[in-house]
Amino acid sequence: MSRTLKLAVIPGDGIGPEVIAEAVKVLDVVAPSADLVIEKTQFSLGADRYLATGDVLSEEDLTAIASHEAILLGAVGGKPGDPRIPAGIIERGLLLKLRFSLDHYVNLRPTTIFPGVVSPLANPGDVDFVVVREGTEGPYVGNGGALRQGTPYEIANELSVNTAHGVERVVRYAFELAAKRDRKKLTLVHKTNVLVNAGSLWSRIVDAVAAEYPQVSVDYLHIDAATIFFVTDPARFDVIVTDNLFGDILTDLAAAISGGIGLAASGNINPTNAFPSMFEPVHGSAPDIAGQQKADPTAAILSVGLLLEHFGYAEAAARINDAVATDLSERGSAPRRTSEIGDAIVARLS
Ligand SMILES: NC(=O)c1ccc[n+]([C@@H]2O[C@H](COP(=O)([O-])OP(=O)(O)OC[C@H]3O[C@@H](n4cnc5c(N)ncnc54)[C@H](O)[C@@H]3O)[C@@H](O)[C@H]2O)c1
Ligand SMILES: CC(C)[C@H](C(=O)O)[C@@H](O)C(=O)O
Ligand SMILES: [Mg+2]
Repeated sequence: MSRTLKLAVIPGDGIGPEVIAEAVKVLDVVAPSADLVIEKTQFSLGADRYLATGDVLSEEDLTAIASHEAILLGAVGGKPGDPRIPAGIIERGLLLKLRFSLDHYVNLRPTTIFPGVVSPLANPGDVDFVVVREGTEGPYVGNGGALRQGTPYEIANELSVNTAHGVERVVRYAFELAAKRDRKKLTLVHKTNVLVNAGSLWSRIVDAVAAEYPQVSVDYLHIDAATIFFVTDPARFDVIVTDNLFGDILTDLAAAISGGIGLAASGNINPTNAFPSMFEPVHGSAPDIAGQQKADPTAAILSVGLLLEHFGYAEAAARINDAVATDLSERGSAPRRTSEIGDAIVARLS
């Protein structure tokens, strides 16, 4: 019996619609072979919609999106510094609002170097790690404010919120993931030497949960040292668990060392399935190349793979991974249009 999956699609801004068009092509080819019917609803949201209507994300939009089983998002946000768009209005009011409202407490960001992909590192080694980035807390909560703004006496605050419940659930997810992987290694990345309150909470929870997973070896790195090892020895990592902001920064670095931001996929996961999880490339709307068919849709396509994996369609996800791997290994250096890459991957799947 075929299963129907209700998917909300948010192409978004800039290169978002370009890469999502390719990701949807791939999904449409793979889904039938998994006996899966994808019922898509498109939502027009993002900076372009804000500029046209002044709306960011209404309660009705949110309710309608939440009534789906999963979300596929391209990228949202305008050109950084565009004076017509108040700073953060799209990022906070739309993207983070979705992640927070839908309780996406795991932001899953895998990194591997596909065969044939050139890393800027001379000897990257066998890179295959997953960053489990906390998705609903940390300095992202919007608990801040400014006093005496615009004066020489201004004070600007952004409070980082770390709750025992929030940290424990993401740490547990990371241990569970590490236990299933070959190397069974978990690295906590934080800044416990300076952020002593949050750092202590994270460390104590990791230590406590570690006792339940004796098969997982546990390691700790300060965030600054972690960036060194991302460049000098990324193969040492297996599962990394970290807070929202450290995870944001580390995963752009992870993308850069593994062949570029155009290849980095992610899942904003609500592991309880109480809310739909959201799959999206790690990259943004790339206003510098938008509308030119220059964007690499691979990250969006691999995000569809993560979506299928989330619903237990491991074989379909593996087919996408294999088609991407073959495409990457045969890509060569000549630039290809966004749709050409999508078509080539679709052809390998057909
Ligand atoms: N998930 C999201 O929706 C998301 C993520 C990050 C940034 N943003 C937003 O996107 C806008 C632009 O942000 P930014 O410039 O800091 O980051 P960005 O990721 O959009 O771009 C950074 C650089 O990477 C390149 N790039 C990005 N995706 C690419 C792809 N698929 N193929 C080839 N090159 C690619 C861009 O051309 C640019 O040079 C901002 O409004 C930002 O807030 C949104
Ligand atoms: C656009 C921004 C809010 C977002 C983040 O910081 O999480 C992005 O950089 C990402 O990595 O998905
Ligand atoms: Mg980011």
